[in-house]
Amino acid sequence: MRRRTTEQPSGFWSLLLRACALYVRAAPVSALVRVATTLLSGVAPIATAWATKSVLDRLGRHAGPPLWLAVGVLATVGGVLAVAQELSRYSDREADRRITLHTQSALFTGIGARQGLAELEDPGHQDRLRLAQQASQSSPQLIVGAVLTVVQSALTVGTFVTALCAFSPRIALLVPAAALPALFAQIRLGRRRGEMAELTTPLLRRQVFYVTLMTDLRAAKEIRLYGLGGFFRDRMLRDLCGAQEGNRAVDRTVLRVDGSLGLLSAGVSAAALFLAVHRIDSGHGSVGELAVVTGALAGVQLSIASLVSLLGGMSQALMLFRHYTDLVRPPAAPPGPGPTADDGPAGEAGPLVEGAALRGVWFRYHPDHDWVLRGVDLTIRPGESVALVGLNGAGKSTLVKLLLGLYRPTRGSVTWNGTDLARLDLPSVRRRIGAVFQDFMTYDMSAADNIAVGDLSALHDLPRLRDAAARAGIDGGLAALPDGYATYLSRMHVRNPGARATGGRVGRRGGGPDGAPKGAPGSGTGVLLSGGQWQRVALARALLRDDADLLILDEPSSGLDPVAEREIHRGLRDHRRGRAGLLISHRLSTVRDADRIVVLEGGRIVEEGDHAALMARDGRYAALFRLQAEGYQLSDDPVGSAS
Ligand SMILES: Nc1ncnc2c1ncn2[C@@H]1O[C@H](COP(=O)(O)OP(=O)(O)OP(=O)(O)O)[C@@H](O)[C@H]1O
Repeated sequence: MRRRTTEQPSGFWSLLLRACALYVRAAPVSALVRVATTLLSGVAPIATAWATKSVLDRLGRHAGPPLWLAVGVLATVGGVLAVAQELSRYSDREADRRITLHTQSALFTGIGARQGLAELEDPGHQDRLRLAQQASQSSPQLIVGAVLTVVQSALTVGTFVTALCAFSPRIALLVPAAALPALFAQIRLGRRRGEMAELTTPLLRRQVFYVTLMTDLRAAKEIRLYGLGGFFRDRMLRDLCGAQEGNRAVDRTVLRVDGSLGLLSAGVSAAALFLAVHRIDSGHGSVGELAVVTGALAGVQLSIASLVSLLGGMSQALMLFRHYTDLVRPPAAPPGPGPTADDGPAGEAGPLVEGAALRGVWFRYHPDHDWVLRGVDLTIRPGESVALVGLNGAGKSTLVKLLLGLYRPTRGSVTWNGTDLARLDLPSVRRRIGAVFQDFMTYDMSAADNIAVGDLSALHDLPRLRDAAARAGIDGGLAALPDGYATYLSRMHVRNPGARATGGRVGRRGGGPDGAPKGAPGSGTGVLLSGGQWQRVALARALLRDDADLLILDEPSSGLDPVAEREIHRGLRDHRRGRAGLLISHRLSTVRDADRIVVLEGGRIVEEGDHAALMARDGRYAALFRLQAEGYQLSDDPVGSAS
């Protein structure tokens, strides 16, 4: 595996402070409990050792505090520690829950604030997302746990070393000294683990992709038809083995380092014990003091061992936490021309008056890729219907994505009423646009939810949902599903019987005219729609935005039967009236009514005009139109009559 150089965790203290602040903000009571139990656990070992020494000295008839006091201290320390441990365990679990909620909310707010698509297509960004997700679940707890363990260990070691100093300064120094190499080694190992997590993330991400693929309903048809199960399983195992190989190498280093350090510690403990026994044997101490020495050895070794392993974990957690903090930070402006943050705050997009336009737009997805758009100039004015046609790969969908501000042009600008999109608040632009993408989403949710995602203000407004569905020609079909609009459009999930789903208000088997529920609820199991039915649902989603200034339809009827297609396009013409429309279609019969037809070829606009003008011009459009029309002609029909 190629080793990628990883930056040293920058801003160690700032990350540490952010993790602690996050913990306290998310779970303040748990934080208090953890601090209190840490302090108690830090001083408990010396109290136990002192009480044991006192008991032994008393029993050996040496002077010392009364026996009842020493036994009382022993019992109290034991009781307090037992309660503190339970309390600490509970508060840790509560902190886990609260921190997870807090970080998931912050993480997905950060992810949602990113307006473009380019970042999501970057594999490095995908890896960061995965690591940030991982860090958000455990890093703050690990970091705070390590900080508190430092405090606890410092208390335990400090009090023991002070106590041992009175007995023998040599032994007092010997015991903690043995732990120092372990400390440094563990910090280095933790960093290595963090680096390995970064290195293996692409492999694990691919492994998860294969796992998802092999259990995906949509992929199942091809996997079974082409017998791909073994092929994907082998690829998944190959990536898993690759990731395991890296982790195995780190684990072997840990085994070597930890084993050697364990031996070193055992040797130092034996030497300290030997010295202590020798001193007492030669009359320089009491048997009770031996209890302090053995308690100190055990206490200090234990504290340092847990400190050492936690510091290793903290060093790894800090590296991963950096990815989390990067993602929750407001995103930087995406690359590309246009104004920067210094040009002032983004403005709200107003109603479309002048039009939406591409001005001299050149675009490629990556500097290493070929140009997809080469100097495109196109304006879509209010009330105007524009159709975009061209061969596969001509750049039609790319143009739509630029209009929506999903990518920034590499050169030139995309404007709304003459203002560069980069200077506008993108969500406010998008609220004014309804769109059906060629690769629209099918959500594993209820029929009602699947339409409502087009405008969440209609989530509980059944008449609006049904109206949009009716215009997309699917209202009757959805109302007739087992649970009406509440039916899940998926077989993967069943409706939560206790929950009142959005669609729960929707009538069953067509419901009443007002959409009120009728009869007993259905089984709660979902149904699958056909491709054409899904396309209508996606169309209903776009039509739900009935106040949209611009309606973009990228192949909205490719899966529809001819009757439905005709019906839908007639409905769309009515719906579009007064607003701007951009229609992309390979079926040229559906674009012939457009006010303007734009032909895109090799990323350039090569022809523009209405159907009659383009046919008269007898260029690319006319050739494509005739070619398509020919397919519908009887052999003795004149082809030209199609125009
Ligand atoms: N996200 C992407 N990253 C890299 N290249 C892309 C991406 N999306 C599209 N392309 C490339 O851009 C070119 C134009 O694609 P686009 O989807 O815009 O074509 P189109 O005209 O809509 O084609 P079709 O008629 O097949 O839908 C293609 O060569 C395609 O490979």
